[in-house]
Amino acid sequence: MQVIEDSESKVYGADDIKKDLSELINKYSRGKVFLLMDTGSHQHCYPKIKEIPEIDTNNIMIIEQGDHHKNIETIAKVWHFLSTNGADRKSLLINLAGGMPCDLGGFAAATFKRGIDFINIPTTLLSQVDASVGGKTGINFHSFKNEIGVFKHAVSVLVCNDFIKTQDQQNIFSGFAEMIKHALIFSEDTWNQLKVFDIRNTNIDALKPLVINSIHIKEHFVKADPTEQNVRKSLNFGHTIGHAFESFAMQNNTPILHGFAVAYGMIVELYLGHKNCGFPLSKLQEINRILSAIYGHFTFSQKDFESLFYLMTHDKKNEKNKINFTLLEDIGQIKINQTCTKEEIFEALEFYLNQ
Ligand SMILES: NC(=O)c1ccc[n+]([C@@H]2O[C@H](COP(=O)([O-])OP(=O)(O)OC[C@H]3O[C@@H](n4cnc5c(N)ncnc54)[C@H](O)[C@@H]3O)[C@@H](O)[C@H]2O)c1
Ligand SMILES: O=C(O)C(=O)C[C@@H](O)[C@H](O)[C@H](O)COP(=O)(O)O
Ligand SMILES: [Zn+2]
Repeated sequence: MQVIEDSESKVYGADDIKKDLSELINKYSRGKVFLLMDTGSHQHCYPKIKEIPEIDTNNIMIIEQGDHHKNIETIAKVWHFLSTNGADRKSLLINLAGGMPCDLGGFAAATFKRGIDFINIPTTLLSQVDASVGGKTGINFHSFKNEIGVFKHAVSVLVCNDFIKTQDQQNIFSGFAEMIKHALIFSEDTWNQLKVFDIRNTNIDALKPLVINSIHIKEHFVKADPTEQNVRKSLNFGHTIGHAFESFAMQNNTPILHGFAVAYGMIVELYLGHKNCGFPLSKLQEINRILSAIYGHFTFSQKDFESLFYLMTHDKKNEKNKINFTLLEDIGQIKINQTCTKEEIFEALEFYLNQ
């Protein structure tokens, strides 16, 4: 395996997933080893690491798939499983899954007996480029996204390109949205590379260098500001509106994938960037066209503006009752801590509706 990043978590690219995982377990385990998956990663990914001698099959836990299971009931089951299966402070939890179980499993590990080590093996594009690295762990609460959680880094992250070959197209698109976010906050060059990538006929092998570059961009911001006091807020571009859309859709029993919500959110926030920071209109139009072609259009109406605004009041960047945005004045030119009035937010939602 090769080192991709050597930061709070050591991030490796796998050559031989079974052998590399054995090596990592031997390196990091100081006691019992537990494995957490959801039903999807169990079906598609577990066969690739099955019968690894370091993992006792009695210590394997499988949770239901889907973001509506990223909640207090599921994490209570994980704590219970660890507790009744003799986990102690030296135990190691391995999350073999996408972002949902990595967030939830990371939070379970961070809180069980005040903290045990965990390794993330991200099996979705989204979790490889974003959720498995950076130390944000948590669960949703009362439909607010990641309302409860802590910063706690995985001791290690093992990225294996092969896993994402079994993902459906929608989930590939979802992960690609976070890659687009990384490109837009980082540089014109990265965006120019991504915007011509044919994500509809995905060649997973061709995607690999872009995935690695995306991890580097994420880590660039995490290293500079691990607990999101300042510049890490860049990684939250698109999320003030995006999380409101995601929660709104969940409340209405019409859930959307996280990356889709972020894609819609980025369009609205680019408009706010255009109005408040001078983000060029031509670039807004181009990005809007590209994103809308991949992600379609989020359905809501004017009568939902108040509900969406209320959801935004729970954004974690907010201070002093003001909704806090990360906006762009150009591609790669970030402006953090941009507060917008309710009227400005409603105007941006109106802009989106009129597309
Ligand atoms: N902590 C962070 O920094 C961070 C960053 C971005 C997103 N997130 C969170 O991550 C979550 C979204 O992550 P996600 O998109 O990976 O969703 P996910 O974990 O729900 O996975 C999506 C679907 O893919 C299935 N799956 C997993 N691996 C598979 C594979 N190899 N082949 C086929 N199917 C597979 C899962 O069972 C699930 O049904 C959200 O909860 C979001 O809030 C966290
Ligand atoms: O790593 C970060 O920082 C991010 O904001 C990455 C986001 O893509 C991710 O969705 C994160 O979970 C959002 O965090 P939140 O603090 O807005 O819940
Ligand atoms: Zn995100």
